[in-house]
Formats: sequence, structure tokens, C-alpha cells
Amino acid sequence: MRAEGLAAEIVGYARSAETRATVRELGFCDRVTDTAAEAVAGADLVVLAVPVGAMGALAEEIAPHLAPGAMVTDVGSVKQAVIAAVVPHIPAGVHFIAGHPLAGTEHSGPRSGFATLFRNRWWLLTPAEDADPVALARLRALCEGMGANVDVMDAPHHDLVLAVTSHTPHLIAYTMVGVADDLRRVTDSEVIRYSAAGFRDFTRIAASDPTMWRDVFLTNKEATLDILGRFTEELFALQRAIRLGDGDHLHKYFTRTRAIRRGIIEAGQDTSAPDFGRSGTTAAPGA
Ligand SMILES: NC(=O)c1ccc[n+]([C@@H]2O[C@H](COP(=O)([O-])OP(=O)(O)OC[C@H]3O[C@@H](n4cnc5c(N)ncnc54)[C@H](O)[C@@H]3O)[C@@H](O)[C@H]2O)c1
Ligand SMILES: O=C(O)C(=O)C[C@]1(C(=O)O)C=C[C@@H](O)C=C1
Repeated sequence: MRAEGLAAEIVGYARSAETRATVRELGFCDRVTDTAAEAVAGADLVVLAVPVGAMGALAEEIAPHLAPGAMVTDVGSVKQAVIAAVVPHIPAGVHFIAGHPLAGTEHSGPRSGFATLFRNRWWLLTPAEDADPVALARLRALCEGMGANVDVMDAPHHDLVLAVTSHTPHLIAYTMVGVADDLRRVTDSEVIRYSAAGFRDFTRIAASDPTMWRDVFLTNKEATLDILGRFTEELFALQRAIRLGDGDHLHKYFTRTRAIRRGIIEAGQDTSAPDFGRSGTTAAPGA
């Protein structure tokens, strides 16, 4: 927002004094306050950026201090649970529109942000049916101002789509790295030493913040369990093909999945290239 001149004043708050000191040092906020109440006082936009399970309590804390006509949004990875937790605290005359930028890394904290994080990435908004169209248009313009592509959808659909494209893949990565760690004890660190690119990609994802991901699975329970059930069925089918020596099944399957990957690249959604728009900024650690 600051790089694009989208806000007159940016005020930050984080619960730990250490994080607040880091933000002051980095200088991307005009002011950093010691309470959430001070941060939201007089603000016309409030962005909640805490783990999904902490959104409700934070909304309750700031509610009495929100200015009439203000807009509140969030960046949580799950939408139905955030809406259910936050909406009851939003005072009349304040607009709440939930959102989710599909952009991030395995790193957390203020040092991990960078100005081009949202460029060419999707930012999904899940407004209530009776959301104020002017507030929605303003939020859309803000996200687009940071270079994001905005799409609007309902929250249950968001949670199902993200269970497929983000949540279940993270769970699989966590599991694979856990299995390798168990094996490490057998193979005496060879798993780590000789880890090939595929496994390294899993370890990057599995290094993501444990609190954030605990909350994602606790709050997007049904959709994740649904997708995990389907995943397990496919896995058993592949396991059977390997056992039976059914090369045709394996080849057809891998041909289908390769086409999906190529579709992602053609649609310009591939972010695994060495530099995907981060150059020219202070890069995140490991970016
Ligand atoms: N990291 C990603 O890839 C990514 C991408 C899109 C959306 N998100 C979502 O954005 C939100 C923030 O994630 P992030 O990656 O910026 O995390 P982060 O760790 O960088 O920031 C989260 C902040 O919340 C604070 N916090 C934690 N528990 C709290 C509590 N109980 N009460 C008050 N504050 C608390 C932390 O101290 C930290 O300052 C999450 O809801 C996450 O699901 C993350
Ligand atoms: O690249 C990564 O590190 C991510 O996992 C980012 C990622 C994703 O799954 O794409 C993770 C969680 C989000 O809510 C949005 C983005």
C-alpha cells in the first residue's frame, strides 16, 4: 500500500513488543501503536492479519474503537470461520468484507513481507450478499492497486477451492516430511543429505507457520476432510496399479496431471520461477 501510495497514513499494531520494534525499525508503517484500540481509532480501513483462530477475539477487542463508516477486512486463509467469528462484533455502520490474498511464503513476521507480494496474484473477496457495493468497490480497487487480480465468490465455495489448491497440499507436504524424518532415523541422515528437488519443495511448504496451519485445519475441517478422502482413494488406486504392474494406469494418470501443470503455466499462474516479480524489492528471507 505504501509503495503504491494507496493510503495517507498506515498505522500498525502487533501484540508482541518485539514485533512492534521490528516494524518500527523496518519503517513501513507511519506509526506503530502499543494497543489495537489506538491503531484502529479514526482509521477508514482496518486489515486483520492474525491466525484464523485469533480473528474473533481481535474483532471483539477493536469493535468499540472503530470509526463509523470504517471498513474492516481480513487476510485469513479460511473464510466461513472468520466471517462467523468476526461479524457478530462488527458495529452497525461499519462494513466488513472478508478477503484472502493467494500470496505468501513459508516465512512469517514483518521481515518476510515485500512490496511486490501481491503483484499478479489472486485476491479473493467473499462479501455477504447484502454487502455495501461502494465498500466492495473500494476494497477491490485497493487490492488491484497493489497489483492483485480480484475475484468475488461466496465463502463456502472459497473454502472448498482452497481445500483443494492449498490446504490439503500443505497437509500432504507436512506428512511427507514427517515420514522422511521417521526414515531418517533408519537411514542415518541420508534422506536430508540426498534430498532431491521434489522433496525439497515439500520441505519448504512444511516449514510454514505451525499456528497458522493448525488454525486452517481446525477451521476448514469439512472441506479438508472431503478432499483428503478423495485423495486417499486416488492414492490407493495408484498403490494398486504399482502392485499389479499396471503401467497404463500410471502413465495415463501422470499424463493427465502433467496437462494440469502446463495449464497453470499457460494461465500465467506459475510462481515457481526463480524471480516472479520480486526483483527490485527487499526480498523476503529465502525468497
Ligand atoms: N503466510 C501465508 O502464506 C499466507 C497467505 C495468505 C493468507 N495468510 C493468512 O494471513 C494471516 C496472517 O498470516 P501471516 O503469514 O501474515 O502470519 P504472521 O505470523 O506473519 O503474522 C501473524 C501475526 O499474528 C499475531 N498473532 C498470533 N496469534 C495471535 C493471537 N492469538 N492474538 C493476536 N495476535 C496474534 C502474531 O504475533 C503475528 O504478529 C493468517 O490468517 C493466514 O492464514 C497467510
Ligand atoms: O507459497 C507458499 O508458501 C504458500 O503456500 C502460499 C499459500 C498457498 O497455499 O499458495 C499459503 C496459504 C495461503 O492462504 C495463500 C498462499
